[in-house]
Amino acid sequence: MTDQLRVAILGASGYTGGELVRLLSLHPQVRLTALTAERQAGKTLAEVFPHLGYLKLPTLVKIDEVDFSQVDFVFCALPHGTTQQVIAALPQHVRVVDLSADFRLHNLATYAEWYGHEHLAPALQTDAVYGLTEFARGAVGNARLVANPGCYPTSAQLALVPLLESGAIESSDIIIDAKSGVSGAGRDAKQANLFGEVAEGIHAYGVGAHRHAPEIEQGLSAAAGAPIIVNFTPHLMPMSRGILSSCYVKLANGNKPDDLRAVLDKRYEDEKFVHVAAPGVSPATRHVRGSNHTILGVFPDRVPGRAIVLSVLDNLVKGAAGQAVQNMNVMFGWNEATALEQAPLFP
Ligand SMILES: NC(=O)C1=CN([C@@H]2O[C@H](COP(=O)(O)OP(=O)(O)OC[C@H]3O[C@@H](n4cnc5c(N)ncnc54)[C@H](OP(=O)(O)O)[C@@H]3O)[C@@H](O)[C@H]2O)C=CC1
Ligand SMILES: CC(=O)N[C@@H](CCC(=O)OP(=O)(O)O)C(=O)O
Repeated sequence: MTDQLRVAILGASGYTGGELVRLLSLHPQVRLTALTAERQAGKTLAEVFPHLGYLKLPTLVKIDEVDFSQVDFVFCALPHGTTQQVIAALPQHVRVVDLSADFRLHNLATYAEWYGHEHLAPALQTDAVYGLTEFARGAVGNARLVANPGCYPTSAQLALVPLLESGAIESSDIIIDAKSGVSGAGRDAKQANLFGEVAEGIHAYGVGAHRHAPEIEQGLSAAAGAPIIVNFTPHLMPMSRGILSSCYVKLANGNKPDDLRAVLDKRYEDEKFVHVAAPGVSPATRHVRGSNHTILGVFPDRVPGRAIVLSVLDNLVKGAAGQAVQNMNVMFGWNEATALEQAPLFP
């Protein structure tokens, strides 16, 4: 079909790239015309992802082998830090969703502080739209470059942004205790991700100093209308997929935990991918596995005046590739759920 969008995935041999291929294989308006890799360039998709080997798709090539004059749209799923110059070199007609952290932080000084170098494409950064889809549809629809949010920031912001916008919680007292599966660290071989280092245990990392803290604070500060600093601690779990964020909050203005539930229920009542669990039901990562859904839960804390808001998503889907496809659908005015209708895989 000639009216399909010609789409390239940069970094198609990685976890989020593979997940993009899986989702987009069911997208009627998309034709995957280029897939790139670095070390694995020259291999077929069947060699790098046997579960996708039944798809008849192009062999993986290096980025400089792609003819971008024949490409309409790019998903960029490269490691953060490698992306800015690649996107800056793309022809203007190509629209982009970038899954890395390279264009997420609006403040260039904050970017340099957390990522250890000056931004390499500051003009593009100014134009990039932060694509937390449920809160940015208008801007995403008009964007040339969408910065897809990080997995932890998506989870935390979907839980907390409506509560801050409505003034239901105090902005000065937010603790986000988050757990992730190991696919969040990518497919690259690293000692920290070996079975022997991850199985049968759990550990915190980036304690008090994780680069997703400023990204979360950027979104929450905008929601509150004032600067916010959060206590954010990520943990690595012995599972392949999923994020659970347990958010400890202080109620404001005499609100009760049920009032928080009412705010979230109202905010997400028309949303296809964000849901509030029934009272007393604790959302689990296995309730969203393989799907683009996020489930929130609200519980009273035993400490008076406080509540616990839980948020689960699949880091590779709503936390990365799924939200990226959702953003592409918004950019082209298509049904936002196209190629994202899969129900969660349970158990
Ligand atoms: N994993 C997750 O849950 C999430 C990831 N992200 C972000 O998405 C991006 C991709 O993540 P993920 O898929 O996990 O990463 P992976 O490490 O699994 O994959 C990285 C991909 O980039 C390619 N690549 C690596 N270095 C270069 C380079 N110098 N030039 C060109 N291509 C290169 C790799 O090719 P090859 O294998 O051939 O070397 C591979 O295809 C990252 O920025 C990540 O932070 C965002 C949200 C969640
Ligand atoms: C488990 C794990 O390692 N998770 C990654 C975050 C996921 C991710 O890739 O986020 P970015 O897109 O911002 O890079 C981490 O903590 O760095």
